[in-house]
Amino acid sequence: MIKLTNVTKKYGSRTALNQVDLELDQGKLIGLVGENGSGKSTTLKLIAGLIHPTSGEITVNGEKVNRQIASSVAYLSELDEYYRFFTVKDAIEFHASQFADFDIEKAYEIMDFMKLEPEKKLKHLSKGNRGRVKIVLTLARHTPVVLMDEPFSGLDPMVRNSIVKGLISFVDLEKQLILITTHEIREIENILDEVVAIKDGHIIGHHNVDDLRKENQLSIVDWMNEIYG
Ligand SMILES: Nc1ncnc2c1ncn2[C@@H]1O[C@H](COP(=O)(O)OP(=O)(O)OP(=O)(O)O)[C@@H](O)[C@H]1O
Repeated sequence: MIKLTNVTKKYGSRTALNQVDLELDQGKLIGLVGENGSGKSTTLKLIAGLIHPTSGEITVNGEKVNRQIASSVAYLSELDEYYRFFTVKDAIEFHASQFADFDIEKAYEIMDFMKLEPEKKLKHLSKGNRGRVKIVLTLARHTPVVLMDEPFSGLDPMVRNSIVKGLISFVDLEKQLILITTHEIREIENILDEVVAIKDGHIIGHHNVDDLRKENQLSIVDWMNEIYG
């Protein structure tokens, strides 16, 4: 379980997150939505231990985020940060050498599903295909927490649907908590258990997606239209 207690994150004088309280349960697929600059990436980086809160506390499965906890979190960055001269295979092998929880067989399985060629250099891949490599490298890890920052950006709308379905088949929903930020909420609405909305560094809503549908007859998009106006 991920728990943020009264978390504030400032970058200089800019407050990116403001006194956020949030609890996310294991075994859930959760979407984090919000406008540009609302604090989504900051939230993921804090949970991943890449940046530290200005005040407040973040725990993963009851333990305060530190280097050891951070290593049990798989994080897909919104940036392209892999070594350009690596082939897809090199990137997989490099990750296998870095993370004890990396499942190399699963990585090749996801790579095939993503229709990636192992010998292609990353620098020769399109943005969408580099995005697929990031998904492979993230989902091949057996970690209790998986954080994905805009995993579908750059992906062709024609294949997005099948990749979203594939994502479900490659995560362990019994054990893993998956937190995804996305602007493509329509595409992932059907796979989400919960949705969290953030605005100007504040959490303005957190719902079970089935409850939204059953009790309020709202899709996530309808609900977002209501709360963001
Ligand atoms: N390293 C940084 N230094 C200074 N300000 C930052 C830094 N990173 C983020 N910010 C600011 O913090 C706020 C939240 O940014 P964040 O990247 O978390 O938003 P986001 O919701 O992920 O946005 P987007 O949808 O555009 O990716 C923004 O105002 C942003 O300009």
